[in-house]
Amino acid sequence: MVSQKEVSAMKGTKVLMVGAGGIGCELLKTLALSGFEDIHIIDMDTIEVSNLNRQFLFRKSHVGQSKAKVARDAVLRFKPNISITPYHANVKDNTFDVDFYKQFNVVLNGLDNLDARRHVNRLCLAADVPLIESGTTGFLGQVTVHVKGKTECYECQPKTAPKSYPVCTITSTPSKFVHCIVWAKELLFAKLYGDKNQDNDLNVRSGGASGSSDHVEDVFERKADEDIEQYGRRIYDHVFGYNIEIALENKETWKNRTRPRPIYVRDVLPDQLSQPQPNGHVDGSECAVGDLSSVSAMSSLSLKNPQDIWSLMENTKVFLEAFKLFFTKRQEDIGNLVFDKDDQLAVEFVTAAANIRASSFGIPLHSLFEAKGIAGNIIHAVATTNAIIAGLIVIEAMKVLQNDEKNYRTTYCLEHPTQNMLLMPVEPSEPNKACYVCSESPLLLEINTNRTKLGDFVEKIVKAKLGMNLPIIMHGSVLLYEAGDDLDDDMVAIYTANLEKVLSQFPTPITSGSMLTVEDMQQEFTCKINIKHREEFDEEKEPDGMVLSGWTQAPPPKESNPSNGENKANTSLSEPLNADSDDEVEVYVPEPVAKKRKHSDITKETEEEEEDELVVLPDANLDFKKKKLV
Ligand SMILES: Nc1ncnc2c1ncn2[C@@H]1O[C@H](COP(=O)(O)OP(=O)(O)OP(=O)(O)O)[C@@H](O)[C@H]1O
Ligand SMILES: [Zn+2]
Repeated sequence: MVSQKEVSAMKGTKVLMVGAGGIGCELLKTLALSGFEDIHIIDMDTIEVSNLNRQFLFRKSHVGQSKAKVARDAVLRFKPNISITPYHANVKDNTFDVDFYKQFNVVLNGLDNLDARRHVNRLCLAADVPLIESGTTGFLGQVTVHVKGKTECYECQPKTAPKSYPVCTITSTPSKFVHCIVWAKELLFAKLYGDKNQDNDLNVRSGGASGSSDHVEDVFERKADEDIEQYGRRIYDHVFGYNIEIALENKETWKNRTRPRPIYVRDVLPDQLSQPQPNGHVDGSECAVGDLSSVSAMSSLSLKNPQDIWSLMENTKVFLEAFKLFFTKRQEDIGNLVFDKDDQLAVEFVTAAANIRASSFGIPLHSLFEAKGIAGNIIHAVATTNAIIAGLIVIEAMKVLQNDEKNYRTTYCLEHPTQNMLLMPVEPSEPNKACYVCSESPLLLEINTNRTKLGDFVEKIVKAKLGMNLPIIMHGSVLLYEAGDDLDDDMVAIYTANLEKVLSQFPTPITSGSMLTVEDMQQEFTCKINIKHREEFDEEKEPDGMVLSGWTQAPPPKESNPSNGENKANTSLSEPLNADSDDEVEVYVPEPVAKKRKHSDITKETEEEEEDELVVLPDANLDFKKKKLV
């Protein structure tokens, strides 16, 4: 029951919702039915078929239309007298500046990525508007309240790094199917269809070119006299045959491991089968432009069930057919492709390549459905969790609107009841005094100032780590760099030249003890970075060649104090989720915040392997964190 006080809190209130996906659809419906009358929604996406199973405001006929607009229309049909303003746009667009945020009483996030969440967090801090964050993954979910100066901000706790694997496991010694998937999508797929100039750990030398010649032939390049079929078979033989033979030469590696088996096309496909057998779509003539599902090796080969585990022969056929289709029907994409789990042909190729590699290494093969899940870091979504989380967001929004500070709660939705509770409310933490975002605490950057260019600092730290869009970089009162569309040509030339300069070679050198000020005008966010020169970095563990720190964890939060009055002080989650929902029956868990709570009786499943750094499952900022309650 909504009390009179709550009704008046909602009247005249202006709410901004960001994200109209799995959580967003539920949230918009709940807001409207709870009595909110002025709701603005930002979502940059259009509706996909895969959204329909849980984003219940959308129907098949809406596929391709703006999520924000269709969600608005759907809700207005059952709640016609309220105002819903949709924006089909990226929340990072310049139009959504601090003044835009200032018109709202509260902002509610139903997003699926760290980047957008950080951006909204900063704008809410700058505009001094409360933010309610949310996330779900399968049965797990959480809602957190961020009120400037009162509770921690979204960035008060460092986020854990995405799951990564050592390069050598991926390139040479896979032992699990996921290693084969990472190899297939990060190395092989990226090499064949992505940016040719990227660093790649695939062996690109062919047998003939491995001599002393300075010129290294890249076997992944198509030869002038080669047709697509020959090209595909040559790549197959190179990566599954020749490269494995080369790897086997290193006897040390295989002393305590099962030796992989080189696989060549001729061993798998009898001659008459080595040509694909077209069927239906193979000439691509009826493919709709831009429809990623219309070009499919599976349909060419009459493979229907994505749950089937293909034989080595079938995987080989899918590999060669998908390869051919990319080069005949998707030429315009080649050179720019990044693996996308919604790209049918990409999933088929990666599944087949991972399975052939798995076969070589004696690892069990998987179906396309399973491979897609692993490649896309997919955890199946539970629509009910989204509904519960949306309800909790509205409950917290009402408290925030009434300034009911002492009752703000971070609430976790659990997978198994603990002490008979599936919803676990705990008091929010206070702002972290070491937070570089809300407390403006300086960061420390260890960097080789005699080797690193300003441009590397901008890309790897300012943009990638600090999530700034339009940075300005100052050293004392000297302006070193500024991004923006409104700069005159002279300034652009100076800044471009500066990006190429090594830090210690600026007229006022940047070296140990220097402090840089980095500012993002759009986010109205400034941060200070103390520089410490360091000569060497571990290439495997510190691949950026720089280490950013000084952003430490906050002291343990207050004892948990569930709002239902029971004493649950000894029950809490060790790590909240900061989940991303995603796709079909899918939800992502990204970047959980590391947070320690007293008396934790939650055991976290230990990762099976201690693995240090490298090839990152990138789709990510996503991190599978399974939690088990005992
Ligand atoms: N920068 C952004 N600006 C605006 N909307 C965003 C931004 N980033 C993410 N979103 C929106 O947040 C929503 C998150 O919803 P959800 O997690 O259910 O994913 P989804 O995109 O609907 O599913 P899938 O990724 O599987 O297609 C999406 O609708 C997405 O468009
Ligand atoms: Zn903070």
